[in-house]
Amino acid sequence: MPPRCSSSAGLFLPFLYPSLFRPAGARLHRAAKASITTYSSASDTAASETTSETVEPSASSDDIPVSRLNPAPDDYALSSFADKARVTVFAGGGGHGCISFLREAFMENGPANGGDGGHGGNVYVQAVHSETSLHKLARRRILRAGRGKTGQGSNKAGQRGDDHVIMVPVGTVIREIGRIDPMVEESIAWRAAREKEREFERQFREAERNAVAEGEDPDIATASMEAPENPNLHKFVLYPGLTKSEARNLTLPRLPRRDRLYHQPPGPIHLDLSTATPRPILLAAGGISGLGNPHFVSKDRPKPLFATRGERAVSMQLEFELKLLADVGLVGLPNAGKSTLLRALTNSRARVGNWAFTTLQPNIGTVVLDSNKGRRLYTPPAPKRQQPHAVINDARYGNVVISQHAQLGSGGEAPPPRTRFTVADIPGLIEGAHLDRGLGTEFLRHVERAGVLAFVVDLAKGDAVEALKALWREVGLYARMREEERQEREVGGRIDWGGDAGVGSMGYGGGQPQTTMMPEYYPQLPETNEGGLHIAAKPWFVVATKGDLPETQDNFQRLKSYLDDVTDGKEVHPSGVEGAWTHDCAAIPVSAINGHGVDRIVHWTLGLLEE
Ligand SMILES: Nc1nc2c(ncn2[C@@H]2O[C@H](COP(=O)(O)OP(=O)(O)OP(=O)(O)O)[C@@H](O)[C@H]2O)c(=O)[nH]1
Ligand SMILES: [Mg+2]
Repeated sequence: MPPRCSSSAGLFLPFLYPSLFRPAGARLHRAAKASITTYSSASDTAASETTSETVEPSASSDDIPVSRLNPAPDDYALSSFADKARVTVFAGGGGHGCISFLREAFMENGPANGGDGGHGGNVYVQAVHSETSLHKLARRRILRAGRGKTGQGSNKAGQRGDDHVIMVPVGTVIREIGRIDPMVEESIAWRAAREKEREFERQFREAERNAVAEGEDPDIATASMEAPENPNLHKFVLYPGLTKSEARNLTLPRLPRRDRLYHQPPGPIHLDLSTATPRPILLAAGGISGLGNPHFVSKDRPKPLFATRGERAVSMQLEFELKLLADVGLVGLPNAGKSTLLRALTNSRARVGNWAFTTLQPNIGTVVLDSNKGRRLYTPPAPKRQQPHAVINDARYGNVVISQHAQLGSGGEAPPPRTRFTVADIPGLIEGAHLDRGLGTEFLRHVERAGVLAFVVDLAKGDAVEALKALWREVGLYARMREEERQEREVGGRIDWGGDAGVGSMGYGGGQPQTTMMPEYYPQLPETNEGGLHIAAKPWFVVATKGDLPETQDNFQRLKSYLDDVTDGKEVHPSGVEGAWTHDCAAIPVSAINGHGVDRIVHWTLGLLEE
């Protein structure tokens, strides 16, 4: 396999290197520049060596030898992708307790020695960077944790059920649709049985009183009255050798109070996993185990002929939605070179073809920063409020404000360095996409969910500025359409259909205040939707690709000066949305097919991601 960013290629574009980053001292610019100065990749070295060479640009991708970045039409791996999944999870039920007695030579009737059952397994969820799609989950539909095993004789406890950990990509939102909680069912049934019992006692006492008043024997008067069945009967396992009448006359004790190791999180569960979770989060707790018969030995009952059943466990229907698709979304017209760029940036084997709509669903690739490929780990600065500042006088830079903790060398407060980021190659966008043309709104939905937008424009195909404006126009129109939809939904939501909204809703926990299981370290994604700003406010930049093709330099220069004007406020934001992000609009020239200039995208993106 050829190197990803080949340094030996003789082909280089004279315009790839000058004035890539704006000279003005924007914060982002400094961050990106700092990371670039500390970095010398193979392609950068090649750049400095080859800028003076006169290089003939290639005419088309057909002239470039087949390689990983210019693959044969059938050299691709179809990635499975799903951004939604509806799954029913079952926690494991508890194993039953065992009824057993010691049998040994010379001890026919030994003491009770039935072991306890094993606890049922729990279902957890964990957000990890190694997952990029929910397709595995979407295929499963049902997930079960292991059931606890039944206890055995000789006081052998049953094995605990296996836990099930659901791995989801970072950026997944989990909503509970419904649950069946046997504990709730049981408490309802128990309350009804208790009510019956009280009623029976009341009637029994009344019958006794009446019999005494009429001079009859109260025992005869009440003999025909049948007490209601023990409501806890179904929680016991009875010795199989018992006859029906023995079973009926068995006096069962009260169930002992048990301490739970895992408490079922109250519903409805709503989790927004926007960062990787350090530990799995409990969704459904397994049932507790049944008790073996030795637990019920007493002076009056030396040989208990029963044990308890393991608890039935909770099951719930959950909806998973991948809200944050990737850190960077590649947005471009069909055939612009997005998939080739993804291949150049990551190890992806996305399909590449010289026709429109080669890509029909997102391909996600991961850029690993510390993989001995020259991409250094980027340590984001510690949050400002945690850093007491100090001013030092530097001979070269004058007065420099530095954080005291950095000065003292105590790095305890700084967040861990970023080790990777994800890039999504999104299907091509055409004019009218916001009206669902082409892959339409399905495509635009993905744009909405990327952290940073990288607009990929083909320098060899028409005016790059016009292409960028067309892309932003569609994105902006879609953003506004979504905003209008949101407002309409809000108005609909305000209508009080029944006059008693929020009271007596269906299902368990209905009518209770909604509890959100939201640990403090999972910040909610901001809902800044005003006027389409939820998309237009995202940081963005332009990747001007196919720079190896002839007569693309002027096109790039025009694009660059247009973007400089947007940054300086001389031109409006290409989407037309007011207040959109124009902090530092950059154009990065690349030749993805040769792997030239792509490392600059990595550095620029890192600056934007940490903004
Ligand atoms: N010369 C040259 N050709 C390129 C470059 N990047 C991509 N191509 C070619 O452009 C064509 C389209 O590339 P793709 O990566 O499939 O484009 P895409 O944007 O993913 O296309 P869709 O998935 O259809 O939207 C292919 O023939 C690539 O070989 C480049 O930097 N230089
Ligand atoms: Mg593609």
